[in-house]
Amino acid sequence: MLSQLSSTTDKSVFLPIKKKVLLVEDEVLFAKAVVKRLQKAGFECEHAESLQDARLLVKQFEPDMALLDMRLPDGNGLDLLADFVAKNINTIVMTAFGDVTDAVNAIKMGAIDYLKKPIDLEELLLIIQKNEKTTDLQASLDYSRQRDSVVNDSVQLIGESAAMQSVRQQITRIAQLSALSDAVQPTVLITGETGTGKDVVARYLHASCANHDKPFVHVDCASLPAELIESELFGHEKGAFTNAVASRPGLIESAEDGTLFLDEIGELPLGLQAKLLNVLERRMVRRLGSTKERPVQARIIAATNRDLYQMSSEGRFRSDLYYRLNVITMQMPPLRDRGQDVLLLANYFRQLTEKRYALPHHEFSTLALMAIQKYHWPGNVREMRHQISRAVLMCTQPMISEHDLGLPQMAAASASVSMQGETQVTLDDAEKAMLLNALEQSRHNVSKAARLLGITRMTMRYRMDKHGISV
Ligand SMILES: Nc1ncnc2c1ncn2[C@@H]1O[C@H](COP(=O)(O)OP(=O)(O)OP(=O)(O)O)[C@@H](O)[C@H]1O
Repeated sequence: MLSQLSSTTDKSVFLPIKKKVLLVEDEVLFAKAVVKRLQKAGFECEHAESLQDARLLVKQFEPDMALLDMRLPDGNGLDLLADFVAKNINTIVMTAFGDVTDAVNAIKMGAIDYLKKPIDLEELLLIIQKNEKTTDLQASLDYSRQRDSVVNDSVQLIGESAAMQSVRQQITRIAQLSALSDAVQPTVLITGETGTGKDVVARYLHASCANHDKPFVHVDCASLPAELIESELFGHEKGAFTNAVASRPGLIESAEDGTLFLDEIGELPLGLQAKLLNVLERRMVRRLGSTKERPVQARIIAATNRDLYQMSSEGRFRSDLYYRLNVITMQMPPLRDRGQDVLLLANYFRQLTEKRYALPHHEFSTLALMAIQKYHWPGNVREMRHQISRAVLMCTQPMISEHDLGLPQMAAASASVSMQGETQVTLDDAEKAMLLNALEQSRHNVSKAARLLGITRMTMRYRMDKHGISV
């Protein structure tokens, strides 16, 4: 059975785009050298000799960054700075040697850095590249906020095994609670091996709850760089640190009264664990550099593939945070322990790939189905998704064989069966066993059993007749 709910699964890719730098400098020879060096390093660069030229160029060129000289023929560079900051152009000012006042004023107004003349071209390039990295990361974080907070796709939670039914029941109960009361929702901890579907369950839970139209903010604690994680989570006020040119809410605040999903929580540095615990206990958050506290209304879901209990006994995870997170726990079982769910999932991913690439319908051969059931799936559902998609894309026949699947141990097993010359007997027995098994699972409903095996009802009937099975 498919369970489908509205949420976000889109995973677009960021392509590197040439950054545009506007240089505002009246010393023409120096400007030429800077432009040449930046272009060589892969930037798009334009040069303006005066404030007036710069104002015109900003509109046409739309730079990401600016290098701004302070002393220009028609005025002071500071006159342009406010304009640049308002347009989100990251600006580095260039001041005359010893002119500290200009530099201080520029930083107060929102310049991200300053350089004293005479300027070394390589130092200039280093500063620009450092800034470029921060901007890219910021853009990707902004994108991630936007992506996660827009509910535009569907989450499917496939599986009928007892374990998956229990997960679904827990989700239904939490959703009921969320509809009953406005009180703070209990924290949910989702554990399980990598690829078992923790992210899917978090999104499914959000989509099931009364606040499903509110933001879903996904924070990957493992991929946020250490130097940014605190300000990303808690937000900051303007001037809280060197690059804090404007006030910014953190991810906790961005979740509003939706869901904050703290993925890979086991990777959160110990210092931040204490701060997060404080947020969970007091349900208040304070931006860096601020004295004001803001209430946290979001439901908090955390996920990990680590053993947090073990980590806390070794002092690598705060035990108080562990107990605080562990109010409701959902344990995602490994795929190899989910019985017939492997067949449901394999058919789901087959159909998904066929649909996505407008391919004709395929079926799995009996040996392929056996291979899917027998394989250990160390990478769990994620591995299955990739293997099945690859097999569907590469298979030019309507029948996907066990070889098309390319599962390591099955290739060896099927080869050994052929070597023994007993293929027919083994296959017949196996096929009959699978048919009986599927019929039992579906309480003798032929259509359901056919769906479980990923074959049509007609093929199911044909095979049942062949084996003399009747219901
Ligand atoms: N029950 C399921 N139904 C449908 N698709 C699933 C299911 N479980 C997992 N998937 C798919 O498998 C892939 C991996 O799932 P997901 O990212 O949720 O795993 P995870 O446990 O969060 O992994 P990790 O620990 O590496 O973050 C995704 O493409 C997801 O869509």
